[in-house]
Amino acid sequence: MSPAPIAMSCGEPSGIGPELAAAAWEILGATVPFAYIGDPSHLPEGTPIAEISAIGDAADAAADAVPVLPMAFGGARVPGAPQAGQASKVVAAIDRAIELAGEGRAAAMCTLPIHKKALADGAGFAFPGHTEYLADRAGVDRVVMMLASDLLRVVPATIHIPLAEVPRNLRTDGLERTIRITHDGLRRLFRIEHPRIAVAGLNPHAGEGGRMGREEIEIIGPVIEKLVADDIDVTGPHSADTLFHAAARARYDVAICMYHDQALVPIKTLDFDRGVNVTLGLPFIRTSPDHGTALDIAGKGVANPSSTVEALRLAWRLAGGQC
Ligand SMILES: NC(=O)C1=CN([C@@H]2O[C@H](COP(=O)(O)OP(=O)(O)OC[C@H]3O[C@@H](n4cnc5c(N)ncnc54)[C@H](O)[C@@H]3O)[C@@H](O)[C@H]2O)C=CC1
Ligand SMILES: NCC(=O)COP(=O)(O)O
Repeated sequence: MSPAPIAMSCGEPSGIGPELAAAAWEILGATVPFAYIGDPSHLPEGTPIAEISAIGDAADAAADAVPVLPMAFGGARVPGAPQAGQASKVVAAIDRAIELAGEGRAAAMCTLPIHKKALADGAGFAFPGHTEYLADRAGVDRVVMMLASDLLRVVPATIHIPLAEVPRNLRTDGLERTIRITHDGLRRLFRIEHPRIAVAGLNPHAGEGGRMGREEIEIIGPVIEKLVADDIDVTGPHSADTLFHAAARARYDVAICMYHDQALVPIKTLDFDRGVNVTLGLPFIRTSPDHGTALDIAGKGVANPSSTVEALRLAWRLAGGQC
């Protein structure tokens, strides 16, 4: 039996989200059914639309049109310019997707990108991203952000914090939990029986034995030792600069990195078009394209939908579907 359809939150309407939803439907049709949660008038002109009242109707509707669970935003889409009055609706669309995925009426949620500053300014949104918001809404105190493609999987152990705050946010208990959640997610969702986990150091040359920083000795190394004693296949701390070339990537299933850009630069450089953001540790499946709102190209019809298509496909497969 096929999974239920996927709930897709519209994200920032002034960004490329509406174009991506229409283009993803063109490519996937009913093979990976999803319902767009947002204002139907924001979808590109000429997009065939089927307004539905229950997500269960999306599977049939997707054969001929983009299924939409309509939400009135009270204004037009203005490409490139977030409208403060629409910010609370953007959050409401995420909430609707959480509700549907949380109740099992949707197989998963797939979020289109939000503009974090626009949501903070327009709706007082106090979270640095979906990842933290979803954890809060689901009542989970720690989740893991994983970026995945066929070439690489990466996890930043610290997520949306200033670089200067990374060292004091790296703690043994948090790092251990991040690695355990990743291990569990790869086993349960990705069906990798014995995940091989490589852990990067924080400092140049993984600290060079303490001469270039002590986090490897005091935090990262002890966590690895503890997990190895529990029979988890974890290696490191590895020098981050030599962790991402082809031969190194062949030795692990996921790289745990110490901060956002250490993880995201390699995957976006290698596979920007097919990278998918997956949140591990939630009671439901959540994926997203790996990029942001791209306000600079919104409305121009040039946005590449590949990452969104991959995000939908991955959500579908993780939910047990085939595509
Ligand atoms: N999951 C989410 O909701 C995410 C949201 N963001 C947010 O997006 C906003 C903009 O962030 P930026 O750092 O500028 O990153 P961005 O990914 O929006 O744009 C960076 C560059 O990549 C291009 N680009 C992005 N996606 C593209 C696509 N599908 N096709 C063709 N070109 C594409 C853009 O035109 C731009 O030149 C920020 O508010 C950020 O927080 C960023 C990443 C993820
Ligand atoms: N750069 C990745 C990113 O910002 C992911 O954000 P979110 O999925 O937490 O909204």
